Parts: sequence; structure tokens; C-alpha cells
Amino acid sequence: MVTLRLENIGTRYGKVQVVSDVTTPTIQPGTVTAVIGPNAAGKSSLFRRVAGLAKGDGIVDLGSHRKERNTICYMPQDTGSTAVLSVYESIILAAKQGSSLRVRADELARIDDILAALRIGDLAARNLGELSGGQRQLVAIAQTLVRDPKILLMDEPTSALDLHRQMEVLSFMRDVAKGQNIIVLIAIHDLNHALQYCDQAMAIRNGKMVAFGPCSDVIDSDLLRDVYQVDGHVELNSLGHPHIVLRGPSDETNSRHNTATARKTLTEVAQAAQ
Ligand SMILES: Nc1ncnc2c1ncn2[C@@H]1O[C@H](COP(=O)(O)OP(=O)(O)OP(=O)(O)O)[C@@H](O)[C@H]1O
Repeated sequence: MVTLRLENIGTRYGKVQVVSDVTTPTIQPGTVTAVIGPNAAGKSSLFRRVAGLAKGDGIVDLGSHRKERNTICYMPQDTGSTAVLSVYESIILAAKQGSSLRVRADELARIDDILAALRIGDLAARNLGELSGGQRQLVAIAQTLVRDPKILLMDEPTSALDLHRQMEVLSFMRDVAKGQNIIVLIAIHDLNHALQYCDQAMAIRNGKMVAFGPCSDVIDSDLLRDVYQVDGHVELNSLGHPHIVLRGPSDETNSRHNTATARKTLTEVAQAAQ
């Protein structure tokens, strides 16, 4: 059984440290963790470091589990592909990943199941290059799932999907986490979806983890103000689900004073550049 604990994880691009000292409690299998935070907070960089795609400091502790090739899979944010392959071929290649290209009947059946679960069976024969953004994102999810990961890091997997598909995919991922007893981390900007579909949340700001815990503990008015600079609160909606009510950007970022300061700074930058 795999568990995941991050200890003092950091990573940098050149000399710029973009993630530092991320230490989490042990994340249990069968759970979905929302990784939240503003643009450029470091969520993708953290995922890349945990997946071993970026170098850096710290320890990725998998408990007693021995790391194998597909133990940790990262599904990137940018799922564009120019490969001249059909959807089905691309998923077979993802499943085989350098191992023997002989495909067993049970592997094909599993691919069919995943395509059916994501409702993209009708795309199987289409070329990757002719898919819409949302269709490409669904195919990328299928390509990741066939690799049978124990830890799945999904970078904004629903950003190109319509509302119905977003809810379907998040609910499906929750079922996959529980059904296959795997660990799923999802970088996500929709905090209401995090509240609805994730067990816990990790909040990142400026490359540091500022909160970790049950979603309803992490996502509150303090987080909205301190991490997202918006005024708002969480209340129960008519269905009894926690739901964010936003008033707008917090006074600090919205004030005339700050706008004036920003203009002045831009003027100074322009003058300095002359
Ligand atoms: N390849 C790269 N080279 C240099 N800097 C990078 C590179 N990729 C990301 N960065 C920088 O690292 C910081 C963190 O970026 P990252 O993509 O991890 O943020 P994020 O939280 O995933 O953002 P978003 O929500 O906008 O996707 C940003 O300042 C970004 O400009």
C-alpha cells in the first residue's frame, strides 16, 4: 500500500527558487487532495519535482512502497499533441511505455473500460491533431490512467472541460482513488469543486505550503483574503454543501492607492529603461 509524505521539498529554475520547504503529513491511499493557490504559486513545479521530472531538495517518502516506473504519474497542464496517431494508438503507447509492444486482450479491455468511463469511446479512431481542447484533455486523462499509477498528479485536468464534464471527471477521479486505493492530487482553481470533490486541500503561495487539511478547514475567508486577495466567505448552500460567496477583490488590491502606486511604478520602470 502506497502512502505519500513530502519532506522539505524544493525546486528551482536556474537560480530562482520557485518551491521551498514543502512538508506534508502522510497522505493516505484512497484520497483526493486539491492543490490550490494562485497563478505562478508553484503547483506545477511542485508536481514536477514530486514526479521526478525536476530536480531539487527534499524527500518524497512513499512509505514501505518500492518506487517503480509508473508509481507516480504526472498529467501536465498542457496536453497538446502534434503526434500523427489515433486516440486509441496514443493510449496503447501510453499503457506500454517502453515495455513490449505486444498488447494483451485484458489490456485492450481495460483501455475500452477507461474510454467508456470517460465517455470518449467515439473518439478512438480520430487523430489526436483534430481534437478540441476538451477532448484532448479527456484523452490525456485516459493516457495517464492506463499507466496504472499508484500516485496520480493531475495538473488542472478540468480546465478545458464544460461544466458537465468537469463534474463528471472529478467525480470519476474520486471513484478511481477510492476504488483502486490510489493517491490522487489535483491542481485546481475552482475552489467550489475542491470543496465538493476533494477530501483535503494543500494551499501553496509563493512556492510555500501555507495550509494542509480537510477542505472545509483550509478553504475559508482567511485563505481567500491571504492567498487569493479576495473578500468572501464559505457558507452552506441550499443543498447543504459548503460554497464560496465572493464579494470581490480585497480592499488592499482594489484600492485606488494601489492602482496609483502600480501606475507610478510602471512609469518609473519606463523612465529607468530609457
Ligand atoms: N520552465 C520554467 N523556467 C523558468 N521559470 C519557470 C518555468 N516554469 C515555471 N516557472 C516559474 O515558476 C513559478 C511557478 O510556476 P508554476 O507553473 O509552478 O505555477 P502554478 O502554481 O502551477 O501556476 P498556474 O496556476 O498559473 O498554472 C512561476 O514564477 C513561473 O514563472
